[in-house]
Amino acid sequence: MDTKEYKRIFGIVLDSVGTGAAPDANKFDDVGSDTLGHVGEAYEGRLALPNLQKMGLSNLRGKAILGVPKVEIPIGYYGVMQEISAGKDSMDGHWEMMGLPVSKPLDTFPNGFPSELIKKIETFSDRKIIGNRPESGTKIIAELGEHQMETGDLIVYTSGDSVLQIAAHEDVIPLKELYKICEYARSLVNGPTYTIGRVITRPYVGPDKDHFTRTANRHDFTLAPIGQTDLDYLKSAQVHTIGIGKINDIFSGQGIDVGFHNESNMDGMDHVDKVMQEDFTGFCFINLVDFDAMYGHRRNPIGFGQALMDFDKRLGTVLKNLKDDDLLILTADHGNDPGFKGTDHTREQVPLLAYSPSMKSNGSLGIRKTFADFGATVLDNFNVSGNAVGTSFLKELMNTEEIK
Ligand SMILES: O=P(O)(O)O[C@H]1O[C@H](CO)[C@@H](O)[C@H]1O
Ligand SMILES: [Mn+2]
Ligand SMILES: [Mn+2]
Repeated sequence: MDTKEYKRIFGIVLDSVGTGAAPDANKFDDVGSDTLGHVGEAYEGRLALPNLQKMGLSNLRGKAILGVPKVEIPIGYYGVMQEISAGKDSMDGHWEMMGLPVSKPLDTFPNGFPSELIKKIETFSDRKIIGNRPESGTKIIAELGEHQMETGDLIVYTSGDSVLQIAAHEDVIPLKELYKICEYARSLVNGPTYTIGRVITRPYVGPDKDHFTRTANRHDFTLAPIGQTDLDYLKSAQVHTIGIGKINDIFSGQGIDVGFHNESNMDGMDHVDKVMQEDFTGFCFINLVDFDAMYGHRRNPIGFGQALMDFDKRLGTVLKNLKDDDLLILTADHGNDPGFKGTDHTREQVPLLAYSPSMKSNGSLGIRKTFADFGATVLDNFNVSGNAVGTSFLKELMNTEEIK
């Protein structure tokens, strides 16, 4: 393989860490959302993110995050990316990053799923379905979990996203059975009648409604990518591809040589540290989902900020361990503003931070018109051609003028 520039690229997606309403936020009723901004405000100046800060996390914004002033000389390149996909879910965001924007909106079910679909799942599983409406996952298990423990019924719910989620107590409906039911549900919603982005298993444990907690046995059964993604192109060109966290699920394993499941953000960063010790030429794509699942959807800005600070510490180690021919890219797949109404994702611009110890220059990458610029840069680096969506910013990163 002909390596053009960096030997290894690490791309970390901080799931749901948006940086202000996107220009089309009005179409999503998300005007005024700003995940990072509102987390900073909730901390009243006590949010400390020294590593993200020196990469330019506030420099990429108009108004700095409270507690995280802009720095005079960021260590690398910073900017924002805008989304062109029709939806604002993880699948839309990640597929677009990898050169496959989702232009046709996927089906959503603000009034619950049609009875025809529900009946099929009931027949297959031989269990009754309860819930069947958009709801927060923790709320619906608090409400219906005890009933489920008595009856063995299945809790089915959705959100503003194209998702069919099935929650079940691990002691009542064994995991193996739950995965089978979800796999079956997946087979019903691959189009053309219903096209749903993700069927998600939501297992939980606990003795009663005040003590239910969801487990890391969550599994996302995602629609298989409708076409080739940059990961497929890389893999076909023998560039090694590694997925950490939800990445494997989001791409249905397509284009990924090795996948690791994360128990948590910190477990994800353990995987990153390990992979960084390996010698390979390729792309490691990482998703850290706790920001989203534990704090964004729960509208908990304090928890969100703590998760950012915990990540920032681990980022310090990554920055130290990066080699001259490594490139690190940080971004997000959508917003999920914990200071905003509702419990859904928010249509936001996402941060774009790029750093390599070998960088000779620094500066702004501006406003990228699509998330696909990320994947286009990875392809450009490894001399691989793809769907020709997105514009590479590799040249900017390789600028040889000294840092001012
Ligand atoms: O409320 P919980 O169960 O966390 O569900 C959320 O998680 C889904 C996937 O991110 C979103 O669509 C939203 O429904
Ligand atoms: Mn996401
Ligand atoms: Mn989410």
